[in-house]
Amino acid sequence: MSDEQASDFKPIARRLAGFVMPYRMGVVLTILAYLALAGTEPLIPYLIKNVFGEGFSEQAFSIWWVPAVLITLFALRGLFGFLGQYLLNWTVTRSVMDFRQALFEALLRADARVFTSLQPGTAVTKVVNDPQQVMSMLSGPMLSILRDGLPALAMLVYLFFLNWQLTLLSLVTTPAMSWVVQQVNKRIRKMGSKTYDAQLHLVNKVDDVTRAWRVVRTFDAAEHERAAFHRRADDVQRNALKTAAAGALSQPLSQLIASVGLSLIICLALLQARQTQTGVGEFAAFITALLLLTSRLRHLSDLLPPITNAMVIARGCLQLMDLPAEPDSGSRVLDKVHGEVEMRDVTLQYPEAERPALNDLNIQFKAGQTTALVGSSGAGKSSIIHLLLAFAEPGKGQVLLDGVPIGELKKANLRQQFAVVSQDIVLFDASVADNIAYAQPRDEARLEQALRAAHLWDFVQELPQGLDTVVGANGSKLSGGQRQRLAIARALYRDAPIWVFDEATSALDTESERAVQQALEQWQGRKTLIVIAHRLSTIRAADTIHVMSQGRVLESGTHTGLLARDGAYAAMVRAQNGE
Ligand SMILES: Nc1ncnc2c1ncn2[C@@H]1O[C@H](COP(=O)(O)OP(=O)(O)OP(=O)(O)O)[C@@H](O)[C@H]1O
Repeated sequence: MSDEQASDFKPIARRLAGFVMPYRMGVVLTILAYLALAGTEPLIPYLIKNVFGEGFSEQAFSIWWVPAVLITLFALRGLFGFLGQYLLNWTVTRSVMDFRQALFEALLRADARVFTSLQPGTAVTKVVNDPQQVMSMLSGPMLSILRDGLPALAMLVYLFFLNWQLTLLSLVTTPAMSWVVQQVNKRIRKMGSKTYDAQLHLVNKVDDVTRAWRVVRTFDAAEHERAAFHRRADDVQRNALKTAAAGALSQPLSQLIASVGLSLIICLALLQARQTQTGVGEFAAFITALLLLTSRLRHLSDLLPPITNAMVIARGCLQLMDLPAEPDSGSRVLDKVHGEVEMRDVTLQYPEAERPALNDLNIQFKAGQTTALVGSSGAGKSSIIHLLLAFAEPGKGQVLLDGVPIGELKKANLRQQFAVVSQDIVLFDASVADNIAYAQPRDEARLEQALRAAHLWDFVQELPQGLDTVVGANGSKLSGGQRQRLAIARALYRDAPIWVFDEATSALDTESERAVQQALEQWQGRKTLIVIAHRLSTIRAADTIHVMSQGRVLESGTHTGLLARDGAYAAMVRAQNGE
């Protein structure tokens, strides 16, 4: 391996070894099982020698010994072979499980900005498929080493024993061989890397088409998608072929070099034999052993391509594992929160954005009151919620909860204080009950209460399995309004002091609107309610309405106060009323 490659792969190998270490006993036992298996190998010719040697003589052992010994021998070999395979797989499957767990952990910890660029397909591939592939690709060569490497080593020792000078000489081709292996490996690494990236591209295409199947059908885009898929699949195929070609070159090239070495050795051995009058027997033994060693080495020269490929794939996994984690430096924990929220001179600029989404913003959400945020699209309303939940850090200014800067709080403690219904509703492919009581203990009475308040109780009663009916991928078995109300029920179930409702731009159905109104009324005066409204009718009764524009508060007041002011809010109301 070249220095560059070695320095690149060493840390990867070290980290992979970290996943195998807890199960090293499995590796040790696997090696012992294969050693035992190898140990039984000479017993076969030994037995045959005895059968032929004594079996025909008159004082021969009882005939029954033959099946007894042979069957026992093969039963033992079977047992060792089975144990070897089983123990190796035990080690591999356990290491894969830990590897996957660590990758999933990284996803759970990843910073919010990671998810703006990470495709779900890529994440699935790296967490689910790749660890298995990496470990399998590494365990294959390990088996070969045990099966071919051990006998090869024995043969090398025997060669030294026969003629150490010649054996040493036979190693002259080693540098040439290792140069070839290096070149081939470099190529495999490059092409393997390209194949891997192309494969992720392909996975993401499937991911897109599965998620957007309605759009694809509506736009009659099957041909368009088919062509795109074909292009990506073709890319994978070409790169995979190039990787395989590089791998396939490794054996013939090393053999060619070996043949040069071999002919050299034969000539030298012949010369030596002629000069020193060494016997034909010794010469033949040496050449046979050398040929046997070469044939064993042939198997071993195929070891590197899968290892190189495994390293390429593992690197992708480790990159995911090393994604920046969400910082959580706060240590304070608030027990009882009133729900007073304030932002002071807050500026937020998303990475790569040209201008700030929030600009020196000062805003207050009073405890126990309903505060509404209105304003044109892109004004920064959702960004406020983003900051409140600490999915982003303000570039400047402070966000306070009950007077405490939220940076001082543990993130879990901060987020516990919020129940959020966001614009884009996310449901799990789980039962209605599991979606509502998500990650919380299931309480039938609370479930009923939340479902009734969200105007879903009657609907759920009619479902085939009631509360246990599975809602499909992202709630695909429900209507848009039902999905929205399920999200509301989830927020209601979570008894948090601050309730955030980010209204979807699309109009709610009447049923959902009633559900929202009821939830707002139920909690008005008892919880801090933050409502981002697109339809101004939703928030008429709010204690304070903030009108936002370009990351700032333009005007604030009650519905009547703002109408009387006849500013931006009044203009919005007039526009919505079609005046
Ligand atoms: N992850 C992001 N990366 C870069 N820019 C972003 C990101 N999220 C939002 N923005 C930008 O920040 C600005 C404010 O967006 P925000 O979602 O807060 O607006 P909004 O008032 O909630 O809009 P809407 O009413 O359409 O939901 C917009 O210009 C938007 O393009």
